[in-house]
Amino acid sequence: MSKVAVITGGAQGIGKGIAERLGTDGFKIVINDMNLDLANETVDEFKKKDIDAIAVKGDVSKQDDQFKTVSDAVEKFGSVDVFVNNAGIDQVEPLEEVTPENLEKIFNVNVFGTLYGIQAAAKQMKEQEDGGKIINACSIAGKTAFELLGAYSSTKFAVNGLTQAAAKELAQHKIKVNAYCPGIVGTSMWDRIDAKMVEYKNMEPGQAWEEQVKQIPLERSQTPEDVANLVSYLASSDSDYMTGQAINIDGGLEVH
Ligand SMILES: NC(=O)C1=CN([C@@H]2O[C@H](COP(=O)(O)OP(=O)(O)OC[C@H]3O[C@@H](n4cnc5c(N)ncnc54)[C@H](O)[C@@H]3O)[C@@H](O)[C@H]2O)C=CC1
Ligand SMILES: CC(=O)C(C)=O
Repeated sequence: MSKVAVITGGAQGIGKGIAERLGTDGFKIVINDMNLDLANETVDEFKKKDIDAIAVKGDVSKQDDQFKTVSDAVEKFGSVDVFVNNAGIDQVEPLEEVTPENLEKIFNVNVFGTLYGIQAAAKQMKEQEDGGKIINACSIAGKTAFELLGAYSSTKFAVNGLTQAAAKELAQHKIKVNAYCPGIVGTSMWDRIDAKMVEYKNMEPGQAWEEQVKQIPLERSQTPEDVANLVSYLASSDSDYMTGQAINIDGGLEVH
């Protein structure tokens, strides 16, 4: 029987790239997103490529929505073998300007959302003979903070911590928990980051993006497919002995 992968925030960007790659790898795909219309468009696109997929509307910052996404996946396809906590939001501002409301919003999605995803996936995977794999979206900003992305970076440091703790707590149930740490990926997230950063830095549109990209040793920006190549490995049996790791995939931007 085919394995089943849930990808949160899978309607576009990195999540869509991961969903398409796992679908091509043979997984049945459940795309969670707040934007149901876009998620349905993505599913229609996948169906033309013979990927068996469904869309589920859900806000990852709501614990009940995360549990419902898992129960919908089980009802449709019978299991959840891989759960990718991909959904995340950005905020660009100096730390001195971060309001309590903004801080609450970004932690609710990026940190609480990831924890609720871990909880929902773990409950289901503990009932499965072979456990499963939980894969979280961290970032190179979760290892070295970026200026003007301070609140965002701190959420990704927290995702790294959740990944390590969940790996230790869930190993006994054959559940592996790892994270991917992309660099500078060309998605709508970076369109928004660039638009705000150039305002703060008094630069031309596109310049914040270009300044980051020119620092990448492999001399090109990253695509969702680059990230999906790593996630495909983390979702496969080839990574069965790996847990608790947050792995950079960034063209060499951060070398530790
Ligand atoms: N783009 C980049 O350069 C990098 C992105 N990342 C991380 O990768 C992940 C995906 O990023 P992108 O594809 O660039 O973002 P994106 O903004 O292009 O796409 C995010 C998707 O998540 C959905 N979403 C947002 N909030 C949601 C919520 N509360 N519940 C359900 N769905 C929600 C959106 O509707 C959208 O479809 C994020 O966690 C991000 O922090 C990490 C490193 C670099
Ligand atoms: C958005 C993000 O995480 C980076 C590193 O660009």
